[in-house]
Amino acid sequence: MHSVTNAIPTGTIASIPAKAHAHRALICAALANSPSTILLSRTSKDIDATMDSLRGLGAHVIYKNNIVTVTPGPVPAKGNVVPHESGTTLRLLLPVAASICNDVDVDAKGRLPDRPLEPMLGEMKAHGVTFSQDKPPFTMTGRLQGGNFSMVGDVSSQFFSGLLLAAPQIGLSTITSTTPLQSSDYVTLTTETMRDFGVEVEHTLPDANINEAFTVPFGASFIGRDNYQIEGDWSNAAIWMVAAGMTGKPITITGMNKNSVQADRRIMQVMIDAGCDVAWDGMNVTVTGRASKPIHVDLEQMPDMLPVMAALACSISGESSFIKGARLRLKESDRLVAVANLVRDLGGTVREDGDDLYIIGSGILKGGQGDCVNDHRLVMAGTLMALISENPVTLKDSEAITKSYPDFFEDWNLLGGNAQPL
Ligand SMILES: O=C(O)C1=C[C@@H](OP(=O)(O)O)[C@@H](O)[C@H](O)C1
Ligand SMILES: C=C(OP(=O)(O)O)C(=O)O
Repeated sequence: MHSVTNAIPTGTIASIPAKAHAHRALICAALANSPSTILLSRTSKDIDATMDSLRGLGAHVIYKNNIVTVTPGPVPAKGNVVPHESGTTLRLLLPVAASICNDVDVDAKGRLPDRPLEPMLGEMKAHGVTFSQDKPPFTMTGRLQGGNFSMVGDVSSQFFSGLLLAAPQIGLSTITSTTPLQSSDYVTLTTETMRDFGVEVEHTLPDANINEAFTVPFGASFIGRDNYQIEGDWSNAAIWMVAAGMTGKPITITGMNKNSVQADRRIMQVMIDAGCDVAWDGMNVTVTGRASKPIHVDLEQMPDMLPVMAALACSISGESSFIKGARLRLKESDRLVAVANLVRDLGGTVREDGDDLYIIGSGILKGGQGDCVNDHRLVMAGTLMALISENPVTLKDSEAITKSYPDFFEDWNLLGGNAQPL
């Protein structure tokens, strides 16, 4: 539990490494033909889950002095995948593990066992793998076979990323999306990282007659990389950008890539649409000016941004809209319900309509107790909401922040904010 006051953070903060990019680079490195070193200035529970799981599949993974050394190792007779609460770790590593190991124990924690897996298990079963039951904990038996995979595009893009990362180990594989692919930037991040590690993926764009498809050619294999740099994390940079927009006090985030393919880089445009200024100086990005115009966002391609954008919307007078949020119900919490409850609990006004959310901002909240329902992105949102609250905000389950940003409250206080553990 934390208590957060409306003390305003401002100044310059270093970005943290992108969790999504780190997962992918670690996996490519563990599958490569030679050792890699990966530059990673900080870690988190989710990144640790991927490192632990790769160890469970035989790789030697040592994290020391901000460098991860990954030495591919012999695959054990019995593999062990331990994603904890990380959906990305689980969904990327299921097909990867089955592409190298015949017998794998898989566990999961928190809400993860109940997040959707069926489309992936169905395709894996059709390609040679059996499961002791349909949700973790389970044992996977049999080696994944290459060929043609079909996948729905509107449950999780992580199914595509996982099958793509498994493909080089199983021969020619084509993965076709049977419905329009949502969160597609995350698949692009996968193919870009695979390219960095020596595997080129062919991408067929959809048209009226053809579904979107990805093909990994026969004979492709990952090669190790030295001093591979993980990009700054846009999902977490968004917290600071929103804080600046809510208060009008500038914040600069260092070490960011303007041309990143990370889905949440889209927060830049949201801030501009809200009336803020977003300025670049090399790899540093600064947000200035107070957000003043309601925002209207389609959540299909940036699902993780709703919680922090909801805080921004509370600070802007008028109605902001967030539409097409169905898949937000499938995350660490039902994020549509959890965000609506948080806004209401802190004294804001929100309207739910199916999978759309409307926030009627007034620039001010009352504060009080908010429940983060063990969801790290709700912790970020609740902390931001404290900035416009008349009374301190008490955040239940604030420890959930360690999933992606363990030093978040230290960084918040470093910039002049005031968050104290209770
Ligand atoms: O592949 C990834 O790294 C992720 C993909 C997205 O999930 P979906 O594709 O399920 O939307 C995103 O919400 C998640 O936080 C991370
Ligand atoms: C949904 C998230 O992660 P994952 O799906 O990997 O659990 C997230 O980081 O917001």
